[in-house]
Amino acid sequence: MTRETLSFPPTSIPPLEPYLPLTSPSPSSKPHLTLTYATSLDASLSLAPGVRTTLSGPYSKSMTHYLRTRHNAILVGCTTALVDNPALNSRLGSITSLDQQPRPIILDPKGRWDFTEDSQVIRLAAEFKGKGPWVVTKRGGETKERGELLERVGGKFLFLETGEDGRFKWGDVLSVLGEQGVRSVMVEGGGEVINSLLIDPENRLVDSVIITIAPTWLGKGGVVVSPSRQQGQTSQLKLRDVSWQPHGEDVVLCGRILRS
Ligand SMILES: NC(=O)c1ccc[n+]([C@@H]2O[C@H](COP(=O)([O-])OP(=O)(O)OC[C@H]3O[C@@H](n4cnc5c(N)ncnc54)[C@H](O)[C@@H]3O)[C@@H](O)[C@H]2O)c1
Ligand SMILES: Nc1nc(=O)c(N)c(NC[C@H](O)[C@H](O)[C@H](O)COP(=O)(O)O)[nH]1
Repeated sequence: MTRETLSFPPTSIPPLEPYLPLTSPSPSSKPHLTLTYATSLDASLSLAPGVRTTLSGPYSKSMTHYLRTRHNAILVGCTTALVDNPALNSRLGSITSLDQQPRPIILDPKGRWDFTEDSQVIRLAAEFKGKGPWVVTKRGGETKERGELLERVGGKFLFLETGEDGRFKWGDVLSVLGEQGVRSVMVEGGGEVINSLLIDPENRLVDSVIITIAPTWLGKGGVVVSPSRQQGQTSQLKLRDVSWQPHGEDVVLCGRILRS
């Protein structure tokens, strides 16, 4: 499958700049986390679980590929890796070196992502068109064969313990990425990843939100972004410093989560 080369006009960059990671962050701070995804008018990421659904138009898609050049890493859940077979690289035409590519990070505590040499993100890393993925898993989620395949393309397994809910604490995820030198990460989805991030009790991990809103309803049965409420929670999860930016037929909402 040939992948188009994209461009993102410099005139579009200024409105996004306040929401992007600092180009020279202090080494002690946690990695900057940008939550970014495309949603329908009825808060869906895709038509149904496992159904890759195009929502972004050409302009906002180019924006996403620009965002990928502004972050050290791009993180998705293993179901997204499984069903979308994503490239998780940037195809912005202005890229001249592998250093400008984000590191793909896949959260996969049980080792469900059965990647092979034919997986797109692996193949692109082998062709030096993307970086080798880091798969965050629980001890036992890895296999020798897959570990060797990752190493061949410059990737690796990272190991974390899960809580009783079988999930990683987001603070631990960011700590292990920080230890690897990651200073900024864009979390792209899917639904479980985003919802688990948004219910983080202190909401102190998400530094900025950049959401593409497409002019379409996907209808019932979609993968919905709607974080669970904590027991007795009455407060809303709100954004501040909000800006709305048209990109073609889509609108891009930028903001920061209002700290509780
Ligand atoms: N529109 C968009 O921007 C966008 C972005 C990404 C994915 N998608 C779509 O979303 C769908 C996939 O979403 P989904 O919700 O089914 O799956 P997902 O991609 O969120 O992956 C879920 C899996 O990730 C792991 N995971 C998630 N949070 C974790 C945590 N805190 N700790 C440890 N592991 C964790 C678990 O193994 C979980 O089963 C696909 O259809 C995909 O096309 C859309
Ligand atoms: N911004 C955005 N708009 C969309 O319309 C859409 N479907 C996704 N989905 C995000 C998810 O991570 C996809 O799997 C990758 O965006 C696949 O794209 P790549 O192959 O990585 O370029 N993201």
